[in-house]
Amino acid sequence: MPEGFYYYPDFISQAEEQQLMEIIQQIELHAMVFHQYTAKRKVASFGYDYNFSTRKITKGISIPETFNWIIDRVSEQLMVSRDQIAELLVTEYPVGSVINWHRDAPPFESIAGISLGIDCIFKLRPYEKSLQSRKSIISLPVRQRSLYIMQGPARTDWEHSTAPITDIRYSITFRTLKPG
Ligand SMILES: O=C(O)CCC(=O)C(=O)O
Ligand SMILES: [Fe+2]
Repeated sequence: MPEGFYYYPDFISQAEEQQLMEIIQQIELHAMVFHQYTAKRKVASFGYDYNFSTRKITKGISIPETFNWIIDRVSEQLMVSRDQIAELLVTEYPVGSVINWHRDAPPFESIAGISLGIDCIFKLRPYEKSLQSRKSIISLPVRQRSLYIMQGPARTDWEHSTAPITDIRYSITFRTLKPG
């Protein structure tokens, strides 16, 4: 496992997973649009939002208070105060969809992700092209109700992606901001 990657199976209970799914049902998700292309996944971003065109973050819609309890739990695990969770991103992955290889946007520091609905294969590989090979890919199952954290090298020296899924999956991504 890359340094700075942490994984916690059963981070939330089944009842809490259900509760989060119900909160998500109340939220309006929209297609993720990049420069020229629309991804299959749908998202809703709260708090600070990264704009891929301007490469800057802006303060968007406040994080709904219904997420307070889970923010408390995640911030405790990250050992930060709850108001350091600058962004909460809800993502819906339809059957067969993925997130392609990427590193999260530069203004963010720590990344934490909760998986809902179905297990998925999370993949990591070195960011540096010369270090990439078939053998350098690490594939790990991230179970529904689990939490993963990416900090330090796992965040900066590695990129990540997810494998196609056989049923709808939701993830909630929590991000802190780099100082300054
Ligand atoms: O679905 C996931 O857990 C991965 C999400 C992700 O990598 C991202 O939104 O940057
Ligand atoms: Fe990511």
